Amino acid sequence: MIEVKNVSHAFEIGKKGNKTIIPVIDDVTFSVNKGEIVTIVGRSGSGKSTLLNIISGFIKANEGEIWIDGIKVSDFNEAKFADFRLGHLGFIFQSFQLIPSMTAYQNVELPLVLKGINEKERKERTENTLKKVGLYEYREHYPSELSGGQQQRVSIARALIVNPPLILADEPTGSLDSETETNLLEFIKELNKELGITFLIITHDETVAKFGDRTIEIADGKVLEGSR
Ligand SMILES: Nc1ncnc2c1ncn2[C@@H]1O[C@H](COP(=O)(O)OP(=O)(O)OP(=O)(O)O)[C@@H](O)[C@H]1O
Repeated sequence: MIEVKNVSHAFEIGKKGNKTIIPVIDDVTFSVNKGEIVTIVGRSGSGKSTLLNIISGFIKANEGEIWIDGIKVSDFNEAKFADFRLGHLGFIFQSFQLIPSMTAYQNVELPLVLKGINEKERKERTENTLKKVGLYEYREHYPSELSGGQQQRVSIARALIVNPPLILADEPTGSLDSETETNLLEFIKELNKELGITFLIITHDETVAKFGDRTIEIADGKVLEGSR
């Protein structure tokens, strides 16, 4: 499902004449199979978010290749990657990243609006997806009128609505209490089993790391031997 091949990346900071190069990802190679739940762990600053941003095309790596679902995406330009994301990738973030001025319904519907899908189909799919995450009754609520766990479910619904084969998550339970975290992890497992969605999840949390099928450990931008 995902193949990361010899990916390296360094950020350049500072102005002309006084530039500093910060190497962040160093020759990383690993793969994630279809239907797996894989977690990425590592200390703060080890390069986890950068790696996820490279896989999802928000950062173009200096070196290496990324393949998703048999497609070499590392050659895509920005527009092509944006289009690819709308059809193939769902995202879940620690801070939910919902639009505060939109209701739960509108937040979930948004990817379909961006894809140019007609209103009748949008309504049917948005309502079904809200039902799937158990939030149909809350569809007219704004994010500020929902609990953390409910907001995370809205963000999962927004990720699910394009039927992505792969969901990428950056600390998805980081803002949730332990009971809500357990419920969310069970829900992720259900989606994985029932819909066959592959998950790649960054986490600091041992419970989340243990819940995955496999863990990839990153230290100083490298994958630790034996964790592939
Ligand atoms: N846009 C950027 N420009 C310059 N340096 C950056 C940029 N983004 C990240 N870095 C640096 O890259 C390193 C890795 O950051 P990254 O966010 O990938 O780590 P992380 O493992 O996800 O950390 P955390 O667990 O704290 O979120 C850090 O030293 C960070 O300062």
